[in-house]
Amino acid sequence: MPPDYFEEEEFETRFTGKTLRRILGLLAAHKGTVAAFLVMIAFVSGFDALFTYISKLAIDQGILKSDLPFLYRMLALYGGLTIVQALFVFGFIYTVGILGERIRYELRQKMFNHLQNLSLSYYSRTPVGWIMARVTSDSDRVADLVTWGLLDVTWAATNILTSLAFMLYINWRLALVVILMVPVMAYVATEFRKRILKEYRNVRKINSKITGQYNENITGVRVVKALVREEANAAEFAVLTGDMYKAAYRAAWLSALFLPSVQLISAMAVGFIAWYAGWSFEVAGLTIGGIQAFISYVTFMMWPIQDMARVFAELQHATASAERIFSLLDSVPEVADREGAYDPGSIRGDIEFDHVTFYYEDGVPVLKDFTLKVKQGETIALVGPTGGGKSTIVNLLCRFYEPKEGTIRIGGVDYTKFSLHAIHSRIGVVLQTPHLFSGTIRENLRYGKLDATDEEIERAAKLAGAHEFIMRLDKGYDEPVGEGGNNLSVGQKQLISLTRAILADPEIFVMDEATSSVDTLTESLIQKGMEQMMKGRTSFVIAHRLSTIKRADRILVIEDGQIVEMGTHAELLRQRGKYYNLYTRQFRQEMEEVFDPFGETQQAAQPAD
Ligand SMILES: Nc1ncnc2c1ncn2[C@@H]1O[C@H](COP(=O)(O)OP(=O)(O)OP(=O)(O)O)[C@@H](O)[C@H]1O
Repeated sequence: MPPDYFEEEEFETRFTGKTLRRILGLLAAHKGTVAAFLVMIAFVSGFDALFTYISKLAIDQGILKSDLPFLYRMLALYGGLTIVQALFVFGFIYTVGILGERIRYELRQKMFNHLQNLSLSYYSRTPVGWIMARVTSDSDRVADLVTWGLLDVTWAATNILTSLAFMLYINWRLALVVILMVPVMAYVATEFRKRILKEYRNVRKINSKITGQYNENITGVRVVKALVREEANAAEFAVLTGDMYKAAYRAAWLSALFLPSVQLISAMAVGFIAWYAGWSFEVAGLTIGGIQAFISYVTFMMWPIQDMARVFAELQHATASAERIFSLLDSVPEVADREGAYDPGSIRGDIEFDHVTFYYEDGVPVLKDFTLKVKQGETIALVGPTGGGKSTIVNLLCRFYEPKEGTIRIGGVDYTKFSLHAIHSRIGVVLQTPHLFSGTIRENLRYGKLDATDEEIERAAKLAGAHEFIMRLDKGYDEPVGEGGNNLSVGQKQLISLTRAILADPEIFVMDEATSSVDTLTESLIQKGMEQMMKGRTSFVIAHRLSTIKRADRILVIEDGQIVEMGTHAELLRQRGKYYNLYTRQFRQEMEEVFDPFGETQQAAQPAD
């Protein structure tokens, strides 16, 4: 789903002082830079007002009184200030550009570091798209607010204030009339901006739905055709594009109306000034230059007012973005080191689940009073129906989650006394569909041990049984794996992951066997690699293959978070209980052909008459 989708589904918050303070706090480390660009922008904007006043002086005292030296002095002053202003403009654009990038970088870095520390529970309840939108568009929006937004407001405020000051100086009565006009113009501009922004958000929202539908219909084109959904899909799509057209139409209509409206108000003000000035030219002595200056001030004041209105309209959305970023940064990892957590140097030893209860969601227990003792070096195979709790047992062992009740002990010590690093760095995990990162095979293998030499990597790959297939690839170890390892099969990914694990030389080994079909050659290679890994290590395998199950020291049948049967393959078959039923159904043929050529199990596997 495109990140925009989550973005646009988000709520909009009311602007709060607390969040604004926290947003401005992002600038705390850059006070000097902020002060520099604010001063520069204030000068640039002050100069604009000054230019108009210089023109007034040039007209009144230079042109009308034919004082050429004065006129030249004014022109020289104007020219000189223009150069200074150009330097300041360069300065603030450069400074703000750099500062914006810096804030964006810091926000993303903070979020990334924090995301690395968050527990799996955070990821299971937070959609990836939501997180991506925080890291991309939200950080952009907040960085823009504290740089360009702040700059626009400063520029506009200085511009309006200096213009008003000059107007008060030229003719205070007329200036007061203009002051009355400012809030009217500000109100109209803010209302327009808010509505335009809302319509454009609508357009984007519908657009992300359209992209989503395109995506689903293209990737699922076979299903669409098989179910003859073409017409129904086209009708749904037409509704969406219709909505999009209406929203875009409203946005275009409002945008078109905006500028002429503001211009009309400012023209009315100019008209009033011309009328009043014509009268006071004779009565109150307003000069021609003064009238021209007033008209310029009023006409140019339109832009800063508009700019301010835009920033204020965007402020609400930027605050909502910031709140979402802060909510991410404030989320506390559920699994974290306890005070005094230590590294025992090794986590070899017996493992014990002592009356462990666990749930992901309150009131939906997955493991209930689960007790299990595993001897150092034992191989445990976990089997059972889907959703029974096998992965949960393994997740708890790896301390990706912690028991809600009860204790898990490693070598007789409650494992929450150990640091997370001590545990994670000594457990090797091979997932069902291991994740590979874009890059070469070698880079992916090195992920298990960053300082591994090429020789070490090759030795580990040979032990894992991955070397042969890697050498068959065009570039061998330097073959790119594609995004997420797409260029490799699931079995090959498991071989890579096994090699990683062998390189890391863990003390406990955990594997979730691939369920999807793996060709016979790769399967036997995976078996070989697993054997290597299991040697002398306590191992837990969520087993889907008979060869693994038969080799395990103990098989645990897990159902509804309970161990319903436990024993060796032969013992469990003899019991003719759940395991017997599960595997006679699932593996009967395989059992007959591969593992029981003399027909003993076949007899045992025959349901009793
Ligand atoms: N992150 C999660 N959040 C909420 N519930 C979860 C989460 N992970 C698993 N569950 C639930 O916990 C129960 C046990 O799931 P678990 O993945 O441990 O079973 P499993 O035996 O490994 O299943 P499978 O063989 O399909 O992998 C299921 O009901 C599942 O829906």
